[in-house]
Amino acid sequence: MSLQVEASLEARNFNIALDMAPGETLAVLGPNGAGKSTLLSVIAGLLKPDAGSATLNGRTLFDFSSTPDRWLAPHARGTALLAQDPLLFPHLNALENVAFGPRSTGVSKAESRSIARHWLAATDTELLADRRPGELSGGQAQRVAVARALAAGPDLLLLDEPMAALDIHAAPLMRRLLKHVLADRNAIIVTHDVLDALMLADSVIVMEDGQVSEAGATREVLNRPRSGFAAGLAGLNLLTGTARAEGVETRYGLITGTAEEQLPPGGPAAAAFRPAAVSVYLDPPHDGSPRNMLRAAITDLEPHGDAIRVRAGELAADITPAALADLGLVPGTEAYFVLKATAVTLYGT
Ligand SMILES: Nc1ncnc2c1ncn2[C@@H]1O[C@H](COP(=O)(O)OP(=O)(O)OP(=O)(O)O)[C@@H](O)[C@H]1O
Repeated sequence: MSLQVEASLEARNFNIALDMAPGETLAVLGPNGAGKSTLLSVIAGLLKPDAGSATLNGRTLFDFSSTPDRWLAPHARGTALLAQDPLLFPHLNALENVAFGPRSTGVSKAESRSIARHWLAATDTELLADRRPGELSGGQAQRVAVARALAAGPDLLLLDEPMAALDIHAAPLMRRLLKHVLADRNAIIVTHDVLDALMLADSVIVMEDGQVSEAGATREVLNRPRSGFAAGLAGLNLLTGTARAEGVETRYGLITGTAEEQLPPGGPAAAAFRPAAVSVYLDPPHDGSPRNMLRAAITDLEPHGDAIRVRAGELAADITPAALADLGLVPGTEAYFVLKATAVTLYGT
C-alpha cells in the first residue's frame, strides 16, 4: 500500500480511514463541509488530527498511537498540495516559481532551472517562463502551479478542486493536462465534478459528515451508487429498500428490474434508473407491458438541457416541453411516474 491513513479530528467531526494502492488516483467527492479539504490538510501536514496514523510509501507521516507522538513536518512528507487558487509567488516569474521547490531541497541553481524547464514543457507553459503570475491568465497560472507541484518530485499529489476557479475554456485543457500527468502517479483529487472522477480517477470515495459513505472503483460507484449523493452525481434516480423475489420493495412499492446477480430476499437493495427513462402520466396507462408505476406529487419543474426535469421528492423524470404542456403539470399535481422494468438496474447495497 502506498498510502494508509486513519485519522480523527473531533473539532471537525472528522473520522476517516483510507488505503491507496501504488499509482492509484483517488477522487474525493461529497457535499460542502463533508471534510474533503480537511482530509487533504491532514495528509499534507497542515492540520493535526487528534488521533490516528498515516504512512506514505513506508514513511510515517504521523502516528498518535506511539509514545511520544510522531509528526513529520509538511515539507518532509513527499506530498505536494495544489489549491484552487494557484498561490504562485508574485515576485518570481513562472520559471523561478517552478524552480523554487527543487532549489529549496539543495539542488544547484542550474539543475533546478533545468528541472523547471522540463515541467514547464510538460504542462505546455514553456513560452510563459519569463512571465510573473500577474501576467498569466487563471488557466495559465494553474498550469504553472501544476508544474511547480510536480517539480518537487512528490510521492503524492494532493489537488483541491483544481478546475473550480477556471472558466469553461480553461477547464478542459487543465483536465487533459491532469489526465496526462496523473497517469501512474499517486494523487488525491477533491472535486465536485463527476467528469473529473470519471476521467482522472481509478477509484472514488464519497465523504458525508466527515466520514466515508461510499468507496470503490469509479465506474462501479457511479453505475451502482449506494448513497443519494453519488446517485445525484451520476444523474440517476436511486430508490433503496429491501430485496424481494420479484424486485426491490421501496417506499413507492415494489420496483421490478434487471439484477446482475441474485439478490438475497430480505437484504438491503437499491433500484437505479435514469430520469430520461421515466414517463409521466396523469392516469395509470393500461397497455399491458410490464412497467413500474410510482405515484407521487410533483414538487418542482426545472429546465434540464432540452428537456424539463419533473421532480417529485427524490424521484426525477425528464420529459419534453410539449409533454409538459399537454399534461399541464404544476407543483402539487399527483402523477404516475412510469418506467419499463428493462430500464431499472437492481443491486444489493
Ligand atoms: N478553519 C476551520 N476551522 C474550524 N472548522 C473548520 C475550518 N474549516 C472547515 N471547518 C469545518 O470542518 C468541516 C469540514 O470542512 P471541509 O472544509 O474539510 O469540507 P469540504 O468537504 O472540503 O467542503 P467544501 O466542499 O465546501 O470545500 C466542516 O464542518 C467545516 O465547517
